[in-house]
Amino acid sequence: MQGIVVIKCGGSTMDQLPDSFFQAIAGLQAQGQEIVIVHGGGPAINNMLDRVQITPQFVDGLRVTCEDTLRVVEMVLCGSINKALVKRLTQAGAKAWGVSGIDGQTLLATKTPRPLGWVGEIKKADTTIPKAILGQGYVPVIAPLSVSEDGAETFNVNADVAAGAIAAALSAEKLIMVTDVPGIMQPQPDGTKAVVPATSAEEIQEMIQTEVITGGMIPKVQAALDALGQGVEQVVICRGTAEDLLGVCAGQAVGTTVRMNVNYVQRGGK
Ligand SMILES: Nc1ncnc2c1ncn2[C@@H]1O[C@H](COP(=O)(O)OP(=O)(O)O)[C@@H](O)[C@H]1O
Ligand SMILES: CC(=O)N[C@@H](CCC(=O)OP(=O)(O)O)C(=O)O
Repeated sequence: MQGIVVIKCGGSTMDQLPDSFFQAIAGLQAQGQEIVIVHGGGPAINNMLDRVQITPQFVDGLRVTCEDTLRVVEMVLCGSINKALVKRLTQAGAKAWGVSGIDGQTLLATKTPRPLGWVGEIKKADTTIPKAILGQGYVPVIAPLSVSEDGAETFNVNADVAAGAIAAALSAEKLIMVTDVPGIMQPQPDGTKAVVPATSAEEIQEMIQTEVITGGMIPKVQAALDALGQGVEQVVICRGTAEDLLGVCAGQAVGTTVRMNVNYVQRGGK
């Protein structure tokens, strides 16, 4: 593989990520693969909000972010989670460098007009810092906080949206969205649920309308489609295991591959 691989680590699976997952990243890095990590941390934010007696509130998978919530989000994502990931990567033998979207205005945003409080809409992902970190031989580990153009305001951004914007700005070859489910799940006639191996924008719209896709999966699929629309070659939603990660990197059919349309065949026939 030649191009950059962006891995989005979801908060849903953060505590379950095995050492072998981080060792796989270290192995890829040792082979010269450029990797960028963007992380979430929704459940850890909820835990901390609970401790300070703020009730979490979400609209379409996005956190309604009052000023006190924003402080907690920044503390948990830039502080605890970002550093915990850097430490796990370091322990696994990778070189990792943690930053947030505020640093170097990597994620430049404006306040959303939606009634969500201090949530940002990304206007520009600046790749200067991620590229500089990659250039030094480190894995950039990016927390999804964003900043206003004048540098005065901080905004909360969904981590899937942040990962999609960064992958697009880096013209990444792959965006791998690691989560707590093996892909997009769909009910089957026998009442069980099965992973959808590949899906398109049209099918995704239908699955949102019929409430097959709900909650945190909504920003994930929307970010996946946005990234594809902006030139990212492949987006896969899969589990946080070494097996899935290495499988996707090797071009195997793992999890759900998101496509712009059903007839769209990605380069290399993947
Ligand atoms: N069709 C679907 N297939 C799989 N998961 C879905 C679907 N619709 C909603 N979800 C939910 O999306 C969750 C993953 O999103 P989220 O909790 O935001 O994870 P992360 O923290 O990894 O971004 C799953 O655990 C599941 O509860
Ligand atoms: C605006 C918004 O929703 N921000 C998210 C940022 C973290 C995130 O997205 O974490 P996951 O990847 O674990 O979902 C939040 O506050 O939870």
